[in-house]
Amino acid sequence: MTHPHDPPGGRFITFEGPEGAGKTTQITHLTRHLDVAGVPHLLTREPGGTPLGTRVREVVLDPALHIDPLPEFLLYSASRAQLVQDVIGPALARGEVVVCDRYADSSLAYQGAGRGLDAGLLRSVTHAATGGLTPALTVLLDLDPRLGLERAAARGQPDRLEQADLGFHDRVRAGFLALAAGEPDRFLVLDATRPADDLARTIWDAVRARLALG
Ligand SMILES: Nc1ncnc2c1ncn2[C@@H]1O[C@H](COP(=O)(O)OP(=O)(O)OP(=O)(O)O)[C@@H](O)[C@H]1O
Ligand SMILES: Cc1cn([C@H]2C[C@H](O)[C@@H](COP(=O)(O)O)O2)c(=O)[nH]c1=O
Repeated sequence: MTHPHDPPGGRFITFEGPEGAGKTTQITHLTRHLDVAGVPHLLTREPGGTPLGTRVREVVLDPALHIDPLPEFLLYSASRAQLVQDVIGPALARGEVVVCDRYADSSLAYQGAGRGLDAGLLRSVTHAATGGLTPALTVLLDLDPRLGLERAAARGQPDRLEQADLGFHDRVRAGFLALAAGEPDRFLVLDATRPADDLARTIWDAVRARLALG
């Protein structure tokens, strides 16, 4: 049940982490818990979740393309703006829990810490794209990128981001951890080498507590 004074992002949950950290696996567990508990929810992802986002995803992950850091960030931001406007905002307004696989923290970690774009620029464009919508809870699955990239490689050919060098992926991981250290109330940082079922229980406990789901 939502309250008229709940903040707009009060039921907004995001999952973040380096490549192959287990976001998809944990989101599947969480949505199953929400189903069983009868909590109305919407699952979406970035980039993606809208016709524009799906096209942006094809472009940004295409290993055949060279994309400079600024246009890369603007592409992710375009997908994000459309997703907030058309999907996330309306679902939150209906009182649903929204679970999103990656959101603005990925831009701060990948395009900021990873590519070296200015954090002030990233934050101001992100604010324009999202109207300042911030998650109530961000689950950060933390993992050494060497292990994450190995996990991802087992799935098939690496995409454009997965092909970047290890130095880039180490900076991304450090960027996520720095964001979490700066906002300890929003972030739940978990060791992604823990067994998947064990992580799923911890996440469900946190979601119930944070969203007062009972
Ligand atoms: N806790 C875990 N322990 C060991 N392996 C795991 C764990 N969680 C997920 N995996 C495996 O790691 C691989 C990547 O998992 P998953 O697709 O859930 O990650 P992801 O964060 O969504 O990846 P990406 O961001 O690269 O799409 C899969 O093969 C999955 O089975
Ligand atoms: C939202 C967002 C994502 N990225 C990167 C992170 C991943 O390498 C891909 C998305 O693929 P996944 O299978 O969904 O993890 O895009 C980014 O660099 N910046 C962003 O804002």
